[in-house]
Amino acid sequence: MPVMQRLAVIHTGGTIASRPSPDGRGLTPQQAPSVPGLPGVEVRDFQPFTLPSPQVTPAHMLQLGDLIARVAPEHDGVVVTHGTDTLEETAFALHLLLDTPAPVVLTGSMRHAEEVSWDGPGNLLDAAGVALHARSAGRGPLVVFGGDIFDARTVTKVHTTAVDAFGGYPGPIGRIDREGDTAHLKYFAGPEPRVSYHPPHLNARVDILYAYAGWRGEGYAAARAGADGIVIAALGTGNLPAELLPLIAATRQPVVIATRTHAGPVLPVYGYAGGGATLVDAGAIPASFLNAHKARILLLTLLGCGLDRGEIRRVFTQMEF
Ligand SMILES: NC(=O)C[C@H](N)C(=O)O
Repeated sequence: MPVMQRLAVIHTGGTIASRPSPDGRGLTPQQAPSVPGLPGVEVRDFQPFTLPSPQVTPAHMLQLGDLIARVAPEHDGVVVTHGTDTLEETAFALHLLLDTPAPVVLTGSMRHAEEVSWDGPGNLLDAAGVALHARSAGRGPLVVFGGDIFDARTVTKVHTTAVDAFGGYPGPIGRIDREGDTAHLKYFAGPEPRVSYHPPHLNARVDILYAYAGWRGEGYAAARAGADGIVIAALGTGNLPAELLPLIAATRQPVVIATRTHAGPVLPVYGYAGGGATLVDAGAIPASFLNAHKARILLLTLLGCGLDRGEIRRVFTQMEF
């Protein structure tokens, strides 16, 4: 008798679980999708919550991480279905939280089950194929969409409606394609050593501010007064208007500088007032390659672990994530 592989499928909602609501008021998550037939695979379903992903919070991410850590040892792979809007935040939170050897793969859909272009079954099948593949182990949680396999640190939603909704610099780390019943899976590089974190909570308040031409720091005072940390989606390599420099210098909480540009690192290059080098001299922490909302997830995690500003700076600058 061939040995059955065991797959856990954790449903959390999103368009992949949505249909038009009976009151005609638009799509709502209603029913978890079933995984298309997988010969030789025993599927166990879990449904910790059913939410549109704009309603998913860091507390849900922690809950999901705990559930995966519990079920992963009894399975060969784990698939998580999730709404696409905040999928990358959950994927990155799980990347930070989990050290399970079983592959964990997130997916979703852009079209719902009653549309002719329903992309749920294909994405689920691909995600299952990736999660059950030996070469997927040790890579941290992955995102599979449209056959592309993405690293949780770099994947981002790049289109509001297209079926190929995910991308992100420098692009997919692998690809799954089907030829009849055979899946072809290819990774373009090997796994790397990983660091994981075990925060007791993700309850800190971290605000994100978005920089623009002519910003004089509107909104900054409120963030400084109420937040445990601030992330700024800054300009280019991490620069800001000059007015922000004294505000950042006077802030005792960690201030992380990400970029609103869609690719590339934050680097302290410029020495004019508000240039990245002056912000770092004033105590700001460059976010490396993380976008602002992922930098926020990392900051929440590190604050939850009780790290101080110096330790937080080290994690971001040494890329211990
Ligand atoms: N395609 C989707 O899943 C979008 C949906 N608004 C969600 O994130 O829940």
